[in-house]
Amino acid sequence: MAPVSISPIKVGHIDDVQELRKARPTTVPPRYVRDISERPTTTTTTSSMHIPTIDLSKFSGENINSYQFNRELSKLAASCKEWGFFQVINHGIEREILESIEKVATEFFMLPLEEKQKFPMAPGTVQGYGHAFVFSEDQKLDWCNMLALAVEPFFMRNHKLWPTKPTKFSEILEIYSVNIRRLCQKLLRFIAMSLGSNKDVFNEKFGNAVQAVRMNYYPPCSRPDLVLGLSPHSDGSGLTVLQQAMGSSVGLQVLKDDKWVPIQPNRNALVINIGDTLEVLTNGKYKSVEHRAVTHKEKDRLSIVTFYAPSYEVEVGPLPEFIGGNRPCMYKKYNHGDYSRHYITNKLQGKKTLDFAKLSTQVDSKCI
Ligand SMILES: O=C(O)CCC(=O)C(=O)O
Ligand SMILES: [Fe+2]
Repeated sequence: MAPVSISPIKVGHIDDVQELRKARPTTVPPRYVRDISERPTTTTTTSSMHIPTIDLSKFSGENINSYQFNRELSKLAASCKEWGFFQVINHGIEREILESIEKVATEFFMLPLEEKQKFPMAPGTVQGYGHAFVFSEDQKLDWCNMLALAVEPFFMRNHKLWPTKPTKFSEILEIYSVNIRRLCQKLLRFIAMSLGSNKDVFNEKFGNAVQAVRMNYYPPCSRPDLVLGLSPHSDGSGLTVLQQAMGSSVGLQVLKDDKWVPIQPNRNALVINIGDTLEVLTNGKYKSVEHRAVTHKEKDRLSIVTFYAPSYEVEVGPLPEFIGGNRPCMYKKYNHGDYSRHYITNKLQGKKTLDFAKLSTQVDSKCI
């Protein structure tokens, strides 16, 4: 068979956003200036709504099946249906762990460029330091530098891209990821229960789950009205856990009823969102919702984002218990590894990532 040739992606020279900001603090190069319809100021933002807060202490063993327990479970169900986003408090991860990951991430981004470029993200890939999801020379760029790493399962790690400075980076990321994995497993149990399902249904489906972390650093921008920190997108994960570093500007916004709702950083909370995979598994009962990040004139911002997803061998499709009654099967079945590759190429082309799996007519035979 003839070898498949993949044409190299031509993205031109991409400036490092921190360096741009240092060299020309009052200008925004045209490649970052959004078309009018995409600008933060021409899209409607509202501060009168807030994502729901779920208190995980209400789910502790001694509360099981209590009034408090069931009330929090209903709140969780409503958050996943109506927002696709919520924040959790009393999540069980020690503050010291959250602070140490913020510290090493900040120290990494503050290193000289040559140091960070020792771990480069190649065009068309999503591991290492650089600009993810750049596919052409005329695409608008996000006002953001990223460090992205696959963390679990162990064989997916590309050790060459793990920073060696600060020296504790890998050790701290390791501890952080173990804690985030436990949190995701716990959340998937409560999410299953909130749907009236067996509590282990999602954890069993995910198998040896994939965990990838992305650290997003947004320098201040002299024209936050013209640029985006991160373009609107939904996540390809099952669940995403997002930590907004303390002292950061408000940047994350979630689309709700066609309005962008900002999410204030909260010292005691982690932001959780439903990814494309959980939308498919629940046959659309729970939603993977679009979100974006905006920038600030004077303040910088750091977010640490973990994507928790099924093992690449897993066949993903609506689970039979969510099909039927007045809910026909809404998505086709596919392999999660294929989907992850599809996600990257579709995001590279600026497309909605989940569209390929949506069935336009009811074809139950493709589901079961
Ligand atoms: O920085 C943020 O708050 C948004 C990050 C995000 O959505 C992502 O990395 O997928
Ligand atoms: Fe995201």
